[in-house]
Amino acid sequence: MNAPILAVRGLVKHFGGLIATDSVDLDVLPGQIHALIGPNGAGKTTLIAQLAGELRPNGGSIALDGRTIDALPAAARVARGLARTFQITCLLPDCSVRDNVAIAVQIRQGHSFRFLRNAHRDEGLRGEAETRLAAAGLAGRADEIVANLSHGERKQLELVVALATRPRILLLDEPMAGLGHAESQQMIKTLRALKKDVAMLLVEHDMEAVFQLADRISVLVYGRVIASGTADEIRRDPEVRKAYLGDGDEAC
Ligand SMILES: Nc1ncnc2c1ncn2[C@@H]1O[C@H](COP(=O)(O)OP(=O)(O)OP(=O)(O)O)[C@@H](O)[C@H]1O
Repeated sequence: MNAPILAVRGLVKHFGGLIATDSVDLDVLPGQIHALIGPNGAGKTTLIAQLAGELRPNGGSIALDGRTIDALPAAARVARGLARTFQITCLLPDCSVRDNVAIAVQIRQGHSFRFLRNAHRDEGLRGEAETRLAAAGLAGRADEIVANLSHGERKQLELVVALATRPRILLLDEPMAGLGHAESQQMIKTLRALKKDVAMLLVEHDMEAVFQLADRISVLVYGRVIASGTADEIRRDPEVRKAYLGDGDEAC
């Protein structure tokens, strides 16, 4: 078996008396999409925030490519190849689509914010930004201001921006949320094409998308992983059916 890109061991997070993350173990392997599912309030977003370095765990450890990242702040984790998408702060609404991507490329290259305003004048940055936008079907929107994009276009752009940091693993927090059927299918196609290069931890309520995409699924209930396995194993697991999927494989 390949060594995991991301290995989580015994992670614990308390909010006062509430255990939001209860001794979680999780491995994400190279070339795989690992879905994290569970009912509302199960602790999925809290777990992602700890992996990204935005929230400090009360215990346990997180390793990226075999090296612990527990002491690293969020920006240093990005530099090591861990990126997350679909954060509200992800995009600059008053900048063009192209500049949002060019700025992410500049950050990857280690530029400080002082120099970011020249992003739109740099040919190399523009070229990489345009190639990435074309791959996501957004070439025609490069000059548009982000505030004018549709919800689906923003979701696609957030993915392009995260990819511009050249991550080895992406943490995706509900990429299908608010997308129509055609947009969801486009997102599924995009994520499937990406996974050979970028492993993913996918938090998603859309079970159709999860079962189409995931190589492995872990089920979180009250902060605890109650099952982990392939889509078929998870579908058949009696504890999962009782706690989450119900009798008809439907999401809660
Ligand atoms: N900052 C916080 N302070 C106190 N409690 C919190 C905080 N953040 C989350 N919680 C609680 O921790 C638990 C897990 O919340 P979390 O948002 O991680 O769940 P989730 O699985 O992502 O839910 P959803 O699917 O609805 O997004 C919930 O009971 C929530 O109320």
